[in-house]
Amino acid sequence: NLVEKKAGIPRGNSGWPFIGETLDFIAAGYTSRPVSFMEKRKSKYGKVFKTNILGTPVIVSTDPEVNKVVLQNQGNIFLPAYPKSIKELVGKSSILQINGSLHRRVHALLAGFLRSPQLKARITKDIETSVKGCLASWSTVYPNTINLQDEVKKITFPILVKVLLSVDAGEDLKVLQREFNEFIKGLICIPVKLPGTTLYKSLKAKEKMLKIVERIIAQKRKDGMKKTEVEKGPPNDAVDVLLGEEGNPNATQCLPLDFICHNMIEMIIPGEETTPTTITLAVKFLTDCPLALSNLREENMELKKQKAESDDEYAWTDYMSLAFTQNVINETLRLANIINAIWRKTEKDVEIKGHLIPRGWCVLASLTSVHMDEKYYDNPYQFNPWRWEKISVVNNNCFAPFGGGQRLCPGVEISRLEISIFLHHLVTGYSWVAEDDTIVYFPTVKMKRKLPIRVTPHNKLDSE
Ligand code: HEM
Repeated sequence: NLVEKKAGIPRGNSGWPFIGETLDFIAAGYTSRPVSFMEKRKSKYGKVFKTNILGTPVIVSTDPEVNKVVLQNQGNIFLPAYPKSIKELVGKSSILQINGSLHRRVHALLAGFLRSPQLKARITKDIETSVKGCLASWSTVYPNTINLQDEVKKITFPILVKVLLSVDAGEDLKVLQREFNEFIKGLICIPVKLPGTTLYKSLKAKEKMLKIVERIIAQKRKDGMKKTEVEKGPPNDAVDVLLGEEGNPNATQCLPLDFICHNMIEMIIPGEETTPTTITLAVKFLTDCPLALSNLREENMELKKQKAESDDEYAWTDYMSLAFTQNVINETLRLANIINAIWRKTEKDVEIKGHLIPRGWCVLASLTSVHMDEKYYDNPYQFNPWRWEKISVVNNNCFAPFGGGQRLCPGVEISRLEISIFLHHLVTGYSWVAEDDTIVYFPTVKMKRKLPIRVTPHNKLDSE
């Protein structure tokens, strides 16, 4: 095609009319190598190719340098592109959809808070209490199994809601959790909003959550107004951070209350499934790699012993400074590919590395293709935490489980801390036996049977 050659649109195949290559794309998603869709085309057309999936023309990039440019998004050329049902549910003012200077401001406020050492120091105790409580309760169902993928959410969901809204255990937490489970059912569904449809029920669940969130935020605002800046102290949660703009003389405009309420619910979406799935897959990979488990246990036992001898409490930095543990987490994130790709849409013609991405087309920056490319990772399908002894995670275009650039995940540190604390208490206090299970990749990564495991405390093993 002459026009495309001149314009430099990457080579590729647009497939059948209407459905394009969607069926191939989905079929690959159901296999144990979802990346085979990309691999097949990459070997035929090169690292960047065109296709047509899910009703839209798409440029797929499996090239880490191209991905980096897309994610950095200088000049706000690439806008987030979500399926219609997600757009409907999260709304236009969500951090997931806003752009430009408002996005930069909100992202910076939230990321700054979520990455702050003060928050990590404070939340460490809550995570520890929650992890220890859950592990103890799982071991009491012995000899029966628990479904790890579901049970871990009992740790991560309350922590997430605490970080966002300072909600503690109680009725509000229960209702938020229940309604959120209903809400997310509509994220991937047929986008019809009639009574009885999934999307309709999902929007109703969001309304119920909104009522609670509005009440909590109104109360916090009222309490805050009674206090001086000094009395207020540092922010306790994400709401405080966004409300804080009210008293900030440098802020050009306060963020509307409605905006804050909606965003608190919408922030639960990327935070809720991702961390528990990573924890579940870490346990799965460790079950299948006894040598890694034994190294991990040894490193964590050493820390536990030190803490017992000195009678000191754990600091968040203790957990995060265990080198092998961090390597296990890196390797889990690389191999699990919880977020397999990032979708964007261009508003004008853009050229990257000689490839033209025409206005109105989608770009799919495939993270999985890079994570599973043997050019960057030897034996990419093997769980090998030791490989990270020689690879740096800083400024590494070939490792982007949390995305990058303007929309780099603001939860990156908090989720790493949660995973580290969980692994520490699991391997130093318990042993487990996991039943056979397999990873499924479509539409999202999870364990087919939710990873049933039987957990036994070490002291019980000692006395047997
Ligand atoms: C292992 C756990 C997690 C993984 C793998 C992960 C991954 C990602 C990725 C790849 C993105 C970029 C999306 C894009 O560029 O469009 C992202 C964005 C985001 N994540 Fe996470 N995430 C995790 C945990 C969390 C947690 C715990 C929170 C909440 C505290 C969170 C909140 C967010 C938000 C709000 C965004 C949107 C940022 C923006 O568009 O500016 N994530 N995450």
